[in-house]
Amino acid sequence: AIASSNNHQVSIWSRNGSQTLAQVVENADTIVSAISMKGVREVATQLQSLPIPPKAVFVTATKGLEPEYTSTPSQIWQETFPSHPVVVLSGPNLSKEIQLELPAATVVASTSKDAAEFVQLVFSSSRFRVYTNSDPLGVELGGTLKNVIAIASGVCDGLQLGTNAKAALVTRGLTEIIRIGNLWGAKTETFYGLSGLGDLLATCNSPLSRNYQVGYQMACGKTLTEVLAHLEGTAEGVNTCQVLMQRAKQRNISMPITEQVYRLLQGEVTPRQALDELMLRDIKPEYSY
Ligand SMILES: NC(=O)C1=CN([C@@H]2O[C@H](COP(=O)(O)OP(=O)(O)OC[C@H]3O[C@@H](n4cnc5c(N)ncnc54)[C@H](OP(=O)(O)O)[C@@H]3O)[C@@H](O)[C@H]2O)C=CC1
Ligand SMILES: O=C(CO)COP(=O)(O)O
Repeated sequence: AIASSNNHQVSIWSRNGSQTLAQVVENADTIVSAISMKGVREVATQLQSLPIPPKAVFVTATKGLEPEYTSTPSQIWQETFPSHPVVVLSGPNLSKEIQLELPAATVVASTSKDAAEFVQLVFSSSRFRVYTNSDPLGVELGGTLKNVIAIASGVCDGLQLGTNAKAALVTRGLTEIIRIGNLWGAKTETFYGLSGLGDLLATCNSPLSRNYQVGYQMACGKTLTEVLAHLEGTAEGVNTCQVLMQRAKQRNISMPITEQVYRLLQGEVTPRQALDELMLRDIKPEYSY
């Protein structure tokens, strides 16, 4: 809607829609992917066989990680289209609020400054403030990894643990995100920006977040299967948590909150047991990264 009101001609494709993928990308200068993680590689591969305008910029809004290779969505797009610029769009952007035209800000990040500035113009409006950034990996990981902490925050609220507990959880969650994000190659300061801390705050504090809902409802006694059966849309954090644990183990990185979310999702611990495990860890200095 924002791109349309900025006088861009917008065509939308979905696998159940009437237009073909070839039709919508035929003359596109910008190709935006907002599909859930499980469909990214499949759609990128489908697009690879189509004639894409040589100057088209790819924009990815997906917040997830590929299970097998731990690739991020932008890495998949860049690998599939090496000669095209790829821009990551991510921030505290709960879609229901954007639809209501409530004010929001986001980040468009790319190694190509021109591409990021171009996409900034496409999506800027008086209700949607768009910042550019040159660390696409950091922006993408901020949006993706916070989903795991949002599940934990939902648990925290579902168990009615209070504001102090929530503040501790979100802050220590950010420490975990920075610890693994740095090792991945992302910059620390990116995680303190809108796409990191900003999105973490939005998602960890809103019942509109699907990831938060997963944790909240599990803390209220539902099983993961029961929650997912009634959830509108995708809670990417469920898959991301598994991929993240795998990567943290391979690299020997301590991610205690992520580990407890993982064990909870696997049915190995109850929300209360996960809390006890976190509180009874060895005491230590605040900074150890
Ligand atoms: N960048 C940002 O600021 C934000 C990003 N997100 C992220 O955007 C992504 C989508 O979120 P959301 O729209 O809420 O999720 P939904 O689950 O509601 O929608 C997912 C969409 O992806 C499509 N899709 C999935 N697999 C395939 C496939 N194999 N081929 C074609 N299409 C496919 C679905 O199509 P169909 O309808 O046919 O099933 C559906 O339209 C998530 O990764 C989410 O984390 C969310 C909010 C903000
Ligand atoms: O990423 C989001 C808001 O920025 C959306 O969060 P959920 O995917 O948890 O609904």
